[in-house]
Amino acid sequence: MMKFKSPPVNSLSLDFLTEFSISLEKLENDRACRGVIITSAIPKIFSSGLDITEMCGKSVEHYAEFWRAVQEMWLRLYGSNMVTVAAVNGASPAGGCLIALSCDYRIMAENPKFSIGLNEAQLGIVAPFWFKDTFVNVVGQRIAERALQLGSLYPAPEALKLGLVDELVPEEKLLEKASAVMAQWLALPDHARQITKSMMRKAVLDRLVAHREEDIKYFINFISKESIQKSLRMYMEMLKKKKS
Ligand SMILES: CCCCCCCCCCCC/C=C/CC(=O)SCCNC(=O)CCNC(=O)[C@H](O)C(C)(C)COP(=O)(O)OP(=O)(O)OC[C@H]1O[C@@H](n2cnc3c(N)ncnc32)[C@H](O)[C@@H]1OP(=O)(O)O
Repeated sequence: MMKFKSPPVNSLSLDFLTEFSISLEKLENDRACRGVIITSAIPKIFSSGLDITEMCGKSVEHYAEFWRAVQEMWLRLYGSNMVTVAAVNGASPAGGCLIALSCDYRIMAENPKFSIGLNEAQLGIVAPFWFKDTFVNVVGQRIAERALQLGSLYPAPEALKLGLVDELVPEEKLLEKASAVMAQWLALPDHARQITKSMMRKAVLDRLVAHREEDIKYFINFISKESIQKSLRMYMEMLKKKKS
């Protein structure tokens, strides 16, 4: 089990992403480990997505390093040979949703206050093609098209209806259920499951691997635009104001 614990909201900073990727690599190389449940140790929050402060007012070199770390995390998680189960125990916007989408199975606490989705458009930014591909592979083209354009965040019951998560359970049963699902998936021979998983995901993974440097350039070019920086600053201010 991997429990995110980066207060206050498990935002995916460069350090967080680096540590996450290293942990995944270690587990991947551990023959005794066949599966991982991903959840959060922070009440009400699974992950608030990419750390916006990493994308605001930093150098081009920093943006490149940060984006490479985001790519690395996704390549490791989406391409993992292990069984991956997301036990989503709180809000899961944008990059948080990407992590859940990259797992093999998603169980969410049935609290309608918890929402999940790729809300990038609401921030005035664009979900990269591999976020989009991962989303389409889970919910299909039509739902993804609408959800991505509107940057929709769905409360848990709606997320279930759309197939964005596979099931809802009472919060106190979340980990028990995740363990039961893990046991069910691990009952199959690894090699057959792994080859099948790779067959289903390979095209999407290969697309980023083939265009990784180009994707970093796109990111830097996009995020460095003054209009985008302004949108992000306004969004951060809005988050802070919401509190007071
Ligand atoms: C030609 C084609 C070109 C295409 C090119 C494309 C190139 C790529 C483009 C770029 C893509 C970038 C992709 C980004 C994906 C992301 O993940 S962006 C992040 C999106 N995240 C969010 O929108 C979530 C925002 N946060 C919230 O909604 C809430 O904080 C919460 C629901 C998670 C929790 O709410 P609550 O418990 O009420 O806590 P808060 O008081 O709101 O927050 C506490 C504290 O944390 C700060 N914070 C929250 N989220 C983030 C974050 N993501 N990053 C950094 N900081 C965050 C918040 O400001 C508070 O700070 P203070 O205590 O006020 O200091």
